Amino acid sequence: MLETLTYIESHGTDPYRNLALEEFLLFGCKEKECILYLWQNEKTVVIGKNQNAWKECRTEQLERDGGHLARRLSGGGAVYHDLGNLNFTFLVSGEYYDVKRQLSVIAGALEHLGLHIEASGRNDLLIDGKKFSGNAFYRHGDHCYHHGTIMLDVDKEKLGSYLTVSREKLKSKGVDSVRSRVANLRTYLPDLTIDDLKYALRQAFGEVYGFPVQERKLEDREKKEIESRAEYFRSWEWLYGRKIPFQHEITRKFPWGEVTIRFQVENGKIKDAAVYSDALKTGMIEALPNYLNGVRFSSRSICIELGLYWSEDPEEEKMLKDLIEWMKEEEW
Ligand SMILES: Nc1ncnc2c1ncn2[C@@H]1O[C@H](COP(=O)(O)OC(=O)CCCC[C@@H]2CCSS2)[C@@H](O)[C@H]1O
Repeated sequence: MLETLTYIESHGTDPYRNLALEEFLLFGCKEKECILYLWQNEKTVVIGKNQNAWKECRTEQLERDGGHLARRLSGGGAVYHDLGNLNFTFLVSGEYYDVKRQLSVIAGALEHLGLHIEASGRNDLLIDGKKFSGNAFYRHGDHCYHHGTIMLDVDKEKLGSYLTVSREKLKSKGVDSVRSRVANLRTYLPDLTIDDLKYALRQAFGEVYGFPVQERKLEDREKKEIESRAEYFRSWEWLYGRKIPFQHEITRKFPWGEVTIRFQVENGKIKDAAVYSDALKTGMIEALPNYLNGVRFSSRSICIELGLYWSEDPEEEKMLKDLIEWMKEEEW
């Protein structure tokens, strides 16, 4: 029998810290304890553990707008969070892990608020046939979690724009997201607030499991530990540098000829760049792969790298300038 029900909220909106807190709770969860953790992220795209960041998210645009890219431990697809979205996580040992029961907390809370929802065949929760919650799962030894989103009042335009990437020429291993029609709960209950939702979830948690819920607050010592883990979630290596090899091809016509570059990317860096061109001047084109190999796969990094080179030949110097301008227009 479970003995403890713990409720904890995050009071910050930094996605990396919130993911670190989630991991901290996972490993600290006792054998007969079930934790309900509620949290919100400011403007963030959260991709699954095995996803390709460039394929799933317009990372450049997101970062330019002051948003964040985050990668979680669980699998599945890419979702968008802002302060109109509430995340829940159930953390529990394998013995008491029960997705149906966990979902009945969400359904019960929303039922109390006057909303009827249903589970889809996949990992989504639907209202009126539209998705308002995406769920994902993680297990490490006997430590398990089940987490999901709840869209209350998410900016759907931004959601669509950050998650819509046209990369026909990006061939990648890794998991693809499954696009759905989404809905905000506020469409159905215009006065609903995040606080209402939190309250209802906490109540339903106690009701479904059948005993009182204890609220937990973090100690300063714990916050320090979480902060150091947050650095890992924030790191380039975790976000971009994971071993998901892929190939990306781009082409552009210039007055002096057409250029195609095929990048082979591994661990987030260009492992091999093949450059094809019908330009008459071939020197710089032939040298390009050497310039690019080993550089981080980011159009901005390539700009910086190309900016280091020059040519005595004015025509080649012009070609280099054009290539740099091209990279400035690319967004990856
Ligand atoms: N916030 C949010 N909530 C629900 N659905 C969303 C959201 N953002 C985008 N989407 C839709 O889901 C698909 C991707 O669906 P797909 O099924 O591919 O992925 C998921 O659902 C993953 C859920 C992860 C939940 C974690 C909980 C805490 S941290 S993130 C996307 O293309 C949109 O159509």
